[in-house]
Amino acid sequence: KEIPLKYGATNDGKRQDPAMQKFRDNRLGAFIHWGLYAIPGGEWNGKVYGGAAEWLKSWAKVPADEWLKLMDQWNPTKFDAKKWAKMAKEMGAKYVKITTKHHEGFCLWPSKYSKYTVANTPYKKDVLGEMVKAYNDEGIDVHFYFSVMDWSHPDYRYSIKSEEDSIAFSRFLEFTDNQLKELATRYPTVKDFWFDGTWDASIKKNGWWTAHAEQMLKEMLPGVTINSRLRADDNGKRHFDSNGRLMGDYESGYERRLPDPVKDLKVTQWDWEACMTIPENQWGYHKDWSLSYVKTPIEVIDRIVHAVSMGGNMVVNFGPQADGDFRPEEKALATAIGKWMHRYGEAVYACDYAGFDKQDWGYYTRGKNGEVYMIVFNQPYSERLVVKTPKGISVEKAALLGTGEEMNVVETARNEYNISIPEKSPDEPYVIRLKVRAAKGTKGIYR
Ligand SMILES: C[C@@H]1N[C@@H](c2cn(-c3ccccc3)nn2)[C@H](O)[C@@H]1O
Repeated sequence: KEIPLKYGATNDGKRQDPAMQKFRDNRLGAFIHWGLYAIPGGEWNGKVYGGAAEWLKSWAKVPADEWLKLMDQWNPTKFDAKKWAKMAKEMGAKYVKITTKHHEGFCLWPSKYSKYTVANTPYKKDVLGEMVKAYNDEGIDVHFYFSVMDWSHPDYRYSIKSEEDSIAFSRFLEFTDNQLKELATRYPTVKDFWFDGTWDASIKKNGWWTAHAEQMLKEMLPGVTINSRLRADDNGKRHFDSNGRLMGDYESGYERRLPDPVKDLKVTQWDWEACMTIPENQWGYHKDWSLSYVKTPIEVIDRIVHAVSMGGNMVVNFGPQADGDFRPEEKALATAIGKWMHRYGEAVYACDYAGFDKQDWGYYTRGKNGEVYMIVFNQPYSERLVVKTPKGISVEKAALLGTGEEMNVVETARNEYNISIPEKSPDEPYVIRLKVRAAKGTKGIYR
């Protein structure tokens, strides 16, 4: 039985309008986490903290006014938005999500509603505006990350325990509305808002505001997408409302983790976007990456393909240095991902869940014209790639992307095939494109 809600989900099922199609077809994004936290890079008063560098203020228990003095050192002399855009283009990222304001409250744009902005630093310039223009000029969509929780603002509250709290938090929500309207007005080419810092009781108690913020942005920017993490319903339920319906336009709970390709197939019913760090848990720049495991390019590509194989997007994180340049490891990673995407992107961009059972050798994706891709990460000693097709689907042909080499397709049982591995084994994860046929009357396995 439906629970009546005033601030629950607005759309039922996946949005099918062109703006959402573009969001979905983009598939691969890059995150830019850049703020005052890049200056200390995880170290405070001579002590290096292993936790996430953008949370250093919290780990080192630094009072807001002391933390915000870092503004006097904000002077990214090596910042060159055109170079940043070239790097994203080379990586094959179709969109970039930029931290307009992280929990610390420092704004990368000259907001008139706060004094903690780039305008009041030695550098002065609107770095957000320069990034938006440079990425858009490269044909790359720009998405805005926005933290509702704001450690710089005296009216922020974690919970509402008094009338005073309530009055202060109302002022805070008005301040937040003003900043969101300012962002939408100054940068109207923005395609998405990815809200963070929305887990506190104060927000859960104000589900109405989260619904209002989504509606306000959608009225100002037709087509804009909004992540589920913004949203709390009438009862404080987050992401999915009290009737189990996804709020916002895509689920945004997969942060540094991914749904299981066998047990979590429910996620194929809605749009979703995952995001990931290269070290175990560093979004902002940290000076010492030796403190945790740093993923290799293939481990990153595996996660990108894993997400797409289940109908999701993947956003790979970069944490620029305080000087406006990127660390060598991140430049090398962007290049390596780009090389692979240049060769095999056909199996990623505008692809979706294929509806085939997961196999050990890797992942399946499906293209818009019904072709099915096998992305092989694990070469079997049997030298045969097992394919089990859904009822009524048969495999006609198999060819290696790139060389076009035809693979042998041997039917081994009903709806089961062995696909041969390439003559010369590529020394990287590779893609086989399958031509499949649906027997007459096969109900659409594709959603
Ligand atoms: C996208 C990522 N989300 C931010 C984050 C995650 N968390 C968090 C908070 C409580 C539990 C687990 C994770 N707090 N802040 C990180 O700082 C980064 O911006």
